[in-house]
Amino acid sequence: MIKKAKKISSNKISQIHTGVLVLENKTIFKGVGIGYQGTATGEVCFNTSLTGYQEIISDPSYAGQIINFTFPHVGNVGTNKEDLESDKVWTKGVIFNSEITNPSNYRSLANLDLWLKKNKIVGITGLDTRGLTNYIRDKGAPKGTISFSSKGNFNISKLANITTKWSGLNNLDLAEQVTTKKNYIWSGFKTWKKETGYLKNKKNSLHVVAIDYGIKKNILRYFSDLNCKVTVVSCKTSAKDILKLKPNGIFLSNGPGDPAATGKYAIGIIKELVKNNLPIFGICLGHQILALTLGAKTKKMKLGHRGANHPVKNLIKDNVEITSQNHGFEIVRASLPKNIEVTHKSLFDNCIEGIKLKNKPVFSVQYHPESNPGPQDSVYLFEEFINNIKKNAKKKRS
Ligand SMILES: NC(=O)CC[C@H](N)C(=O)O
Repeated sequence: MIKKAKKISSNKISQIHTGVLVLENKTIFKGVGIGYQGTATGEVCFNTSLTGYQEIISDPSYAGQIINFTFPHVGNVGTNKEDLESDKVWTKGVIFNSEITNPSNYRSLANLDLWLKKNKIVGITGLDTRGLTNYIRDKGAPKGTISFSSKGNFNISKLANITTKWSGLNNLDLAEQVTTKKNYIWSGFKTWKKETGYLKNKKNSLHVVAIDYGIKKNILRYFSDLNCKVTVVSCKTSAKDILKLKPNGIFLSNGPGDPAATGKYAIGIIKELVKNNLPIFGICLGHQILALTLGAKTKKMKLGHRGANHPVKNLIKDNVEITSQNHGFEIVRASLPKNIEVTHKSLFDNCIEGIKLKNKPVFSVQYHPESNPGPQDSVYLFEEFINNIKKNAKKKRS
């Protein structure tokens, strides 16, 4: 039976409970603290992936969020260097059902608990993750504060206060916090190869400029594997400076926060790039900001989509892709201008999962074709972008 969350009856929690989550309406969930001892506030969301916790926690799109993992056993394969999706971990906190056991995997370098501590991430285990997921499903993703103290003394009113005072994700631009401070050229490759052998790493024949709103490394690895030189630029880099780099194509990355808030400066930059007829490809936050640039609107979803088995219908190919997802905002369908075609939709709730501009090589998807973690059904989108770049170059030459 699922335990119901309890309302606070007193300011004292049993000494055994060294971790606590306090939601905005003062509902509390108790557990055992792990990772970093401290307090962190964010939006509480849930992720249903069965694997890939290190990639999920290190995805910068989770800045400002506390992730409740619905899969009970997290930590079994430890942590390593290859599964990091960014150098700094931006996730506010993590919640697991079961205690973290000693890792058993040949790639493991450190226990997840130690890794969380090192990255200053507050966590809780032994919490009723199912009850919390049901709560979120019924009421929507709430604001919450997570706290770990080995003494187990929590001032609940204070934690509730911190929670209500936090602005929440609406209107919050987090991309400007997580973006690279310095532009750089990416030089890493992806480690696995497809049997077809299309990942060749021969030479950097094409130049992609990636606008970093919180980019995941696996996106960059895919571009390298497709023979692209990638220059990663900070999210406020002007269109003029981007054009000076002479890109063959522009990539708009994933990232945290409210797309409308980031759009305030991003729209002007992208408008200029669209005007210059450059092929553009956007993922997640990049997709939302592209839609805003083209005249559509975005809105906050009740729960969002976070997991690695989300079915998406490709409306052009008339097939279904199983996708990796992490978004809490979406495009408002009724706001789409006529020159945009919807290319993908969620089979869970019909939400728009992909768009393209009818008269230009510009497209984007709401989900994560680079996976990490998740299925690789949608990797073809990277090739479509490269094909657009090649076709565009040919057109310019002729
Ligand atoms: N993964 C992402 O890029 C997330 C985009 C945006 N922050 C959202 O939650 O919808």
